[in-house]
Amino acid sequence: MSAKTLYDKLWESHVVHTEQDGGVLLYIDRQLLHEVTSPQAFSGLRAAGRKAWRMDANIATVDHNVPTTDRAAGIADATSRLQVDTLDQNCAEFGIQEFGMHDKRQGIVHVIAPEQGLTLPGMTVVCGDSHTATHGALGTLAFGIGTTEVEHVLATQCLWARKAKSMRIWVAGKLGNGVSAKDLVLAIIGRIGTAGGTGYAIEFAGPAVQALSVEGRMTLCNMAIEAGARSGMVGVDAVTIDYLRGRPYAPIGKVWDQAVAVWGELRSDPDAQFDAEIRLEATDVAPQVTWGTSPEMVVDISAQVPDPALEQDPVRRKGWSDALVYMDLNAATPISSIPLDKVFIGSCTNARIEDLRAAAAIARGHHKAASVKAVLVVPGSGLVKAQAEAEGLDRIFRDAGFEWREPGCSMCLAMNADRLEPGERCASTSNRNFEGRQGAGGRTHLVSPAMAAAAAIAGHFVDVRDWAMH
Ligand SMILES: CC(C)[C@H](C(=O)O)[C@@H](O)C(=O)O
Ligand code: SF4
Repeated sequence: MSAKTLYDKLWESHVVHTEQDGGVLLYIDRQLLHEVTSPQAFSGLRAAGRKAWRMDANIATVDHNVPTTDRAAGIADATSRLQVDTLDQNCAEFGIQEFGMHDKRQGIVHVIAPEQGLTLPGMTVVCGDSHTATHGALGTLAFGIGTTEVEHVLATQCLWARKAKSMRIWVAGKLGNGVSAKDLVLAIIGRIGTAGGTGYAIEFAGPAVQALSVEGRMTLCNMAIEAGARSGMVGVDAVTIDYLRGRPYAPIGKVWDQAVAVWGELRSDPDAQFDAEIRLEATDVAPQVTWGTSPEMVVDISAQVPDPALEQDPVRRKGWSDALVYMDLNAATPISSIPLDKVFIGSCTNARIEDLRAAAAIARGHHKAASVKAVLVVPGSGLVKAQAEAEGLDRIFRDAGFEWREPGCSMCLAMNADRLEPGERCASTSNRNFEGRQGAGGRTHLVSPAMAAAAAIAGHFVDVRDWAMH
């Protein structure tokens, strides 16, 4: 038997039917739904007189449009309210379980599914959302789909798909103190570019990846899409199993034991061949800060804003110059001198408990700079929020002048009331720094939670590895 990659194993175990042209009907074990990309899917089912084929394989929550302040007051914005109400009604009508706005298990869809044990190794996981790649951290094949496909999965629990090529990103060594999974994935994207993973399913592997917690692995896989790949994944090991034990929807008793035995096989065989291999040294990775309008426009904290004149490729040179204009930055400006107006600590990339702990460890005993207008801390779920409060992290943030909010996507993409005003500059732990992403005219710098907290306190970017001196 030939050696297989993790991707091969996950793919092959879900093939229902193969067409002559190579198109494959894949079985989908779990579909996650949120309010933005599901309304037309439900309307389509209704119009065709169809039901959801396997109700308990689907789970829904509201995240993009929910307010992060006073929820008892309801949703002020009419469009947001309609989207949230529509999901509630659709779930009630089609018999799908939903963690609604007032449920303590509500949160960002990619945070709550792993947290609940709804994402389990060996599954195929889909959602009408590009950051579905996150779930690959648990040894799943997870990818984002469009609304028509959401309807197809609701109706049949299957999906037409084509197998991608395989890429392994091997990270040797160990990340330094103060350097996180976020810095690693930004450094990877800086190296391979936002199209570097296009057409591939990426497996992250090597000692530095194995040393990460499951939450860190989720941060890595979350941003596989920003490297152009629809899925990212990490093989199952003892860390994965420990993370899942005792989660509400994880199996128990004898079934758990059987599952663990099967899950243990979910990693690439030692001699498996990949279509592309990339290798990085973890010790070379420094805290990262993006300076432009694409996640690949990223440098080390000790660097300067790059000079487009030094870029040979004319298309890239133009992209860099345009980005500098939008970001209102000059070439050769030291990254550490860039002042911030706002800071956002949240999103499906970095709003889990370990992210909040990392931010709190920096903020403890300090206060935000007077020049920073607002620092939003938005936990990824109601349970992350409760855990953070049990550990007193909310106190640390409030004492530092940070705002402690209710869970949701929030200022990651400004679909709710949390947004940047035109021209405002933000240090953000989210995953996209596109023009207008956090509000029209807003300027986004992507960083890790520790780097965001440090920037909030200093008023400009600082190297968290020097933080002990503060
Ligand atoms: C709203 C949704 C379709 C979108 C996505 O697919 O990623 C959003 O979550 C984002 O991060 O831009
Ligand atoms: S937190 Fe941001 S990236 Fe994640 S699902 Fe929400 S909007 Fe998309």
